[in-house]
Amino acid sequence: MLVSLEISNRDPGYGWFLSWMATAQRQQTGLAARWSRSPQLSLHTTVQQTREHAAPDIAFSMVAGLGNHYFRYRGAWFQVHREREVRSAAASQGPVWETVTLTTLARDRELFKTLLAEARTLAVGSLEGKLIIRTPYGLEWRPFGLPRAKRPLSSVVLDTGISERIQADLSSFIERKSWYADRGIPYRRGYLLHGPPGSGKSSFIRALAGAFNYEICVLNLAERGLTDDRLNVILSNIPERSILLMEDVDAAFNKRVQVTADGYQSSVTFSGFLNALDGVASGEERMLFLTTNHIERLDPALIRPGRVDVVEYLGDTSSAQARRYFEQFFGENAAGADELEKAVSTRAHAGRRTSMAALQGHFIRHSLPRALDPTVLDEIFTTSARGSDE
Ligand SMILES: Nc1ncnc2c1ncn2[C@@H]1O[C@H](COP(=O)(O)OP(=O)(O)OP(=O)(O)O)[C@@H](O)[C@H]1O
Repeated sequence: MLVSLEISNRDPGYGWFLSWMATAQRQQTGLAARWSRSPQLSLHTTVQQTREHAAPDIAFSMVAGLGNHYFRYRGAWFQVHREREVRSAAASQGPVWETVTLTTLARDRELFKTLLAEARTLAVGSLEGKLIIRTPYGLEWRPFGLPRAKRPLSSVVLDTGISERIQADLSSFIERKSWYADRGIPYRRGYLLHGPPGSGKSSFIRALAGAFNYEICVLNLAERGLTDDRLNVILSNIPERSILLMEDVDAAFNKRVQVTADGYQSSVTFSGFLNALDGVASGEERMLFLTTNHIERLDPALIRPGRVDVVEYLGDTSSAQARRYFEQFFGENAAGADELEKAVSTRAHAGRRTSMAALQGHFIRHSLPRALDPTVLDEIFTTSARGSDE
């Protein structure tokens, strides 16, 4: 008696299994030696961004191509049948439909679980220390770009207490799943980070997701082809352990209509979006992060409690922040932290401000002691009122 297990390419197990076979082949195990003699091979290229701004690491491997392959695993024989089908619905939504079917003797069926667990461990291990960002593709969320190296949370320096407050809130939310379920409260939490450009809103959310081992699903409502109906489906398809992120949300909603720079008007309506946000089946976890430079432009309906529960302001660089960032950049023992703290504080009292992004650029351009030279430092401070385009 034979048993078969079908895995479609919609299931994460599909990629895990093919990579597992490829890895076994690279390691020249007995298993690989056998299956890699199959006549049908296909190329699988993995690209990983291990360091920001550095060239990605690229690896090629041969994975099982379409057709039949055979291998022996823990004493049992397996047949692998990989096939591709272009279904009309799937084709219009993007990816082709593929399946691999594993077949073995009924008495060895338990090995399916062992094998897939091994494949999963391998896949998860290879993403250790990486952050995955996804965007909608058809009706699902696909990785966007390469897995990126995680940014340490401590490298994003926020004003005193902000980072700790958000981390504590998120931890307590994650731990209280059954508390929400017992009370029939939808298991959702919304966070809004607002403040001037370059204050670290995006960087902080990415670092936070990495620290909590979450992925990020970035939603852009102005995306072509996005309709209320499609939005409903993709918001109910958010992968587990993901944060839903919408950046510059004021641009998306201030007129309750989405218009891109080139005049394209999205068909997502404001009420459609709110319905999609609220409609996610209760019991399912949903963490929403919104960012904006202009909280005053947001519709109160969007940021009412239940949709947005935590609001934090990330402002211009405070003297305490400048000091901590200086110590992080030049080392705790570098002379000049007091001087910089005082310089930022004096300028702030005179109505002059700078962003953390500008301070980062300043520290990159100038080493010590030049970075502390008052004239050079003055270059990153401004007194201008914030423009409407911020
Ligand atoms: N608080 C911070 N700590 C450390 N680096 C920061 C901080 N804020 C900004 N930066 C640096 O400045 C750059 C821009 O930051 P980021 O995109 O996170 O700002 P933002 O607030 O999201 O801006 P915007 O509102 O324009 O989207 C990044 O390279 C980041 O490393």
